[in-house]
Amino acid sequence: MEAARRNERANHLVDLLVGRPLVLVGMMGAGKTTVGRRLATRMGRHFLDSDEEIEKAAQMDIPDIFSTRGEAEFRAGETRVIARVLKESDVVLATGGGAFVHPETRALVKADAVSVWIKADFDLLFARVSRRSNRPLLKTNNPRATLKALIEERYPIYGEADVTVVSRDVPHETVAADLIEAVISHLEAREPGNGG
Ligand SMILES: Nc1ncnc2c1ncn2[C@@H]1O[C@H](COP(=O)(O)OP(=O)(O)O)[C@@H](O)[C@H]1O
Ligand SMILES: O=C(O)C1=C[C@@H](OP(=O)(O)O)[C@@H](O)[C@H](O)C1
Ligand SMILES: [Mg+2]
Repeated sequence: MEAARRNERANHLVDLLVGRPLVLVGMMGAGKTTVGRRLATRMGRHFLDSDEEIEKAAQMDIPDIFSTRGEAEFRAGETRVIARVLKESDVVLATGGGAFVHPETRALVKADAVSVWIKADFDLLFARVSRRSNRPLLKTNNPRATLKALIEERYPIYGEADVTVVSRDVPHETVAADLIEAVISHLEAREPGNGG
């Protein structure tokens, strides 16, 4: 898609959102952080990543938070950070993979934002998360089995997001463009008076 048309579509999406946050959910490695940043630039919105916000608040990286404070405390921090970010309009928020699975956090997102599941299959996710060792939940004897189990548990919950976009093995730009079109279609179908 040429640049002018791309900007026009991104601006149309911004209009349809009328200030509501756009929130990305899905498994680790799906591309929430990478695609979210790009999307925010295209939309002229502020980009926030819940993991980054938690790291700033705790002054520790994610593996250290998990090892010194435990997952329960991490999840509580995640809910707090996301509640705060959702008060802002005009943001794109990339969540950590477990955020939307947490019922309280999911309820906040469902109430205040338009949510998008970036869906990717096992092979794609495993290839991506294997490149880095910054995901404490996969530090098990059998990370493949752990990732499989997490997918089984979480896919049905991610399916509660407003929109689903499949991340294929294509450049971030293409995923961002697919996402913009999918959210536009969703909003135009639900709110046809809004310029659709
Ligand atoms: N569309 C894509 N094509 C190629 N690599 C990607 C794509 N999306 C994400 N990645 C890579 O996969 C890894 C995980 O992406 P990230 O954005 O951190 O995912 P998440 O935030 O969902 O865990 C990163 O190294 C990123 O560069
Ligand atoms: O899936 C999860 O429970 C987690 C995903 C990570 O974020 P990404 O999805 O951005 O990798 C991070 O929040 C933490 O390691 C826990
Ligand atoms: Mg991320």
